Amino acid sequence: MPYSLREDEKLEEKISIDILRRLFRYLKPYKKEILIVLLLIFVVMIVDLANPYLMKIAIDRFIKNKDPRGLITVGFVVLLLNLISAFCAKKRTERIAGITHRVILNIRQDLFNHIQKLSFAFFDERPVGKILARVIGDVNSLTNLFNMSVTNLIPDTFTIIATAGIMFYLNARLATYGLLMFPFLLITLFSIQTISRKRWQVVRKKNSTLNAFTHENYSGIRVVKYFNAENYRKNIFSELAWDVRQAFVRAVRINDLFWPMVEFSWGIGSIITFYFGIKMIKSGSITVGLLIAFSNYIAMFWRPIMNLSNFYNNLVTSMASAERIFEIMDINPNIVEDEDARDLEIKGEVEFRNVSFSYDGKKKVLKNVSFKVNPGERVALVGHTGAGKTTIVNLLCRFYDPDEGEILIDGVNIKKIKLESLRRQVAVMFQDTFLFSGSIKENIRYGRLSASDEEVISTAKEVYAHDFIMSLEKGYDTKVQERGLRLSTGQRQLVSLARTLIADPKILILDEATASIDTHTERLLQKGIEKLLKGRTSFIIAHRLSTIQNADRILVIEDGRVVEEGNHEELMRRKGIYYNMFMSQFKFWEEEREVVS
Ligand SMILES: Nc1ncnc2c1ncn2[C@@H]1O[C@H](COP(=O)(O)OP(=O)(O)OP(=O)(O)O)[C@@H](O)[C@H]1O
Repeated sequence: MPYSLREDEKLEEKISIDILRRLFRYLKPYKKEILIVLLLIFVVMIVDLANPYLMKIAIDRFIKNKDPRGLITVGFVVLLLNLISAFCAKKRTERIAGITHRVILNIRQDLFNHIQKLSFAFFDERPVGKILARVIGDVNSLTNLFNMSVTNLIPDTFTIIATAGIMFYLNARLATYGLLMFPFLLITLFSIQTISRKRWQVVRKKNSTLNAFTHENYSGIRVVKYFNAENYRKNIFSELAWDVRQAFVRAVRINDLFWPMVEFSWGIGSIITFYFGIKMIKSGSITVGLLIAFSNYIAMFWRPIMNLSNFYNNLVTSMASAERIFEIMDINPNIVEDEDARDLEIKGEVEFRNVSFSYDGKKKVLKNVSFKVNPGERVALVGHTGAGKTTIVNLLCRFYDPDEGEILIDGVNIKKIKLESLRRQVAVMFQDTFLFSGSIKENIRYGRLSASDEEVISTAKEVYAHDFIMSLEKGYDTKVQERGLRLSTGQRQLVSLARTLIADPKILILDEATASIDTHTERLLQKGIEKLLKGRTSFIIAHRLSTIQNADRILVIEDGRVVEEGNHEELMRRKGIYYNMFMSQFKFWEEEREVVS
């Protein structure tokens, strides 16, 4: 299938204690709460353990001796104990749910925060859907693990040990018969889990691929529809969904062996116990009450084993998720501040000194680029597509670090400037204006979160966005959807201009829009951009050479190198690459004009 998302990540080999330890570290802050839960669990367990023993006393002592008063007393004690136990069980469940959800919240928050800190290189390698699958799906699947580990793991392990202890205390021979199948079960469960774990990992990965595809499909739904690709996409979706189904069925099939194995061992164990138990009653070595109590204890021994195997099952599936979560948490951001990084009040001088860079470590995209820009200077970057213009500004914003050379702002290497300080003072206005779902006011405020409503409005007025915003139904409170889809391209750019201006950056990078917008909005935008550029060092990635003739300097980029440098007149006189680019665009405009007239 020609679908690259299908290339899954690699499978891990075995359950790692380290991952378990990291997971359970999240429980640490809730030690006190867990202690209370354990106490509640302990009460429930003690009552459970006492029930068969009280039954044995009732049968062997009071029923056998026809003592109704004794029987009523035992009945009353059983009732009271079980009422207390029911109350504790209810409180236990409520508290466990509380702890689990707080732990899950913490993991999700940590993962989200960590991913936000990661460099662009991380996002270059992964489709958004796959990231989404980890933050939502994988974290969700840990809920059961935490729930069950407190509800099952600790009390069940204790119950098994305590029940076995009581059985051996009551009658060691009968206890041995009852637990004869236990080693068999352990071996079987271990073999099943080894296969099961691998199968669940596959399910998670297939799911994540399906998520990624679905996310991508709806993000690009316009392209899908424009190109009539619905059927093609539908078929890919079916195949991916089928993959998930297949993987799930394979995993469940092996999982379903867990319970029958436990039931089988339990059943055989019970038959053996009753067979020898009845013989022992006949020979007078045990009482009827003891055998009945024993059959209860055997049930009490195997039931938690069923729970534990279920827990183990869950652990196996959750481990696949936990691995995927920690795998991301272990990725360090490539872009980190130097220890001695400082805040810098930027004036606006920018220098690239022999900068070389490659995205993939193989193909050099920038080759020994050097230039110096004075504060307040307006620089246009021009060049053919793929020449490296965007890469230059990516490096200036420190979205990536150069492989060789250095980038200086006001004479300071940008690695020595705090990232927060750098990003606050260097703003980028992208061609593809991304607006978040929320009101227009909120979107403008992303430029500076502390801005007041008045500042938002006055900034919008400055960049000529106010009038169109006021013409909307709810003015500044009008909600836009993700990417700002309810607004036109030009309107989105006006909002984006206001957002950038309110940030008051010292260095501005403008990826000039290529999309055609109506002349009225275009004129507003041009005026707005002029306002924005005033007094700031600016880099304009220019696509239409007509718009950059008034740049102070033009850098012509060709195949990752600065090949020409000067203002428009100088470069035209030189009759080099810029001249040719300009003339070919000019010729194109002339032809267009002729066609129109
Ligand atoms: N994230 C990335 N990972 C790998 N290669 C990349 C990445 N981004 C860009 N490139 C490659 O780097 C080269 C320069 O790209 P860049 O975006 O800087 O060009 P550009 O001059 O801005 O082009 P355009 O005018 O089309 O926007 C291209 O060959 C491109 O394929």
